[in-house]
Amino acid sequence: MLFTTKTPTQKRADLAAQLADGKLHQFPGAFNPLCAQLIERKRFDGVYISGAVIAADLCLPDIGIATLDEFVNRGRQICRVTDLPAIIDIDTGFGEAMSAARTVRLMEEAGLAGCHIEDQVMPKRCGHLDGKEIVEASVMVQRVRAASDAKMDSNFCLIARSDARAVEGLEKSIDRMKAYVDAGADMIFPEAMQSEKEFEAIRAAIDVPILANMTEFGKSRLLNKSELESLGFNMVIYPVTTLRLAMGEVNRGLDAILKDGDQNNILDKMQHRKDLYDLLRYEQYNKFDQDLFNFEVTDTPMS
Ligand SMILES: C[C@](O)(C(=O)O)[C@H](CC(=O)O)C(=O)O
Ligand SMILES: [Mg+2]
Repeated sequence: MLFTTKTPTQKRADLAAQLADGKLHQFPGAFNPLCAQLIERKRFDGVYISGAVIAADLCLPDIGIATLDEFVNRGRQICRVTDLPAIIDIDTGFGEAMSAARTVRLMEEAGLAGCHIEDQVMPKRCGHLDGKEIVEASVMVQRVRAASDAKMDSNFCLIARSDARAVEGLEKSIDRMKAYVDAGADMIFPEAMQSEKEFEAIRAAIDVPILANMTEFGKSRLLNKSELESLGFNMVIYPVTTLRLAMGEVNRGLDAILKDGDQNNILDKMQHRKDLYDLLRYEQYNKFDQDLFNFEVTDTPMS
């Protein structure tokens, strides 16, 4: 079938090259494989797979109750359809050190190019909400070391996320991030930074690539690509953006159907059938069966 053309090894090597080129790489969140395909068509650098979105998709809050299998499965489904490197959120690792190690193995097997693990306690919370609790730095160091040792591919990017800014302040959170790098983290994810100055301080203190989380309606101002690049960041994620966009439009569209009694006023808000088919590479499936794709765009409604 018309799946990815690159092996996970190639995708991880692509990610390693991106992280070494000194530029900022944009990884929008994909809420499903189809969305990942669109991200690739738009020529983004990579795909992000958000824990908050995996949970929300199952109609669950982001508090660590979606299962490891659900995460691995979503990761695998997305990696299967894109040549872009994909990185996935693994929350707190689905347990302590041993479980974190196993989670990394499973994500490598599923084709991911990297994952991020955080220093919150279980049950965790969204990093941009108040009242977070974190584990001792030594516990997180064990998680990171075990996760790093579990890597089969040295290009698999292990990202250590620290939620300590909100709990212990900037300085202590920087000490933690340094300890996580010493324990084997390949990249750092400073969660919920409150100003550009804080992003600057992190860049000055940390020698490995850094990720910026530009999630909407959170603690951080939404910085532009050029601002993040000049701050020296290597990757930016827009974790929940595509889901928020889609659900916003679904909400308005359902209201319109209730109000108008039909969809005629909302057709221009929809992805057209022809664009969906193009994204699915429908026509190319004709090489298996000449009668599969017989769709033509006409002005008259389809019967
Ligand atoms: C990045 C994040 O971990 C996610 O799961 O996408 C979330 C995003 C969000 O809830 O807006 C987080 O920042 O905790
Ligand atoms: Mg998350």
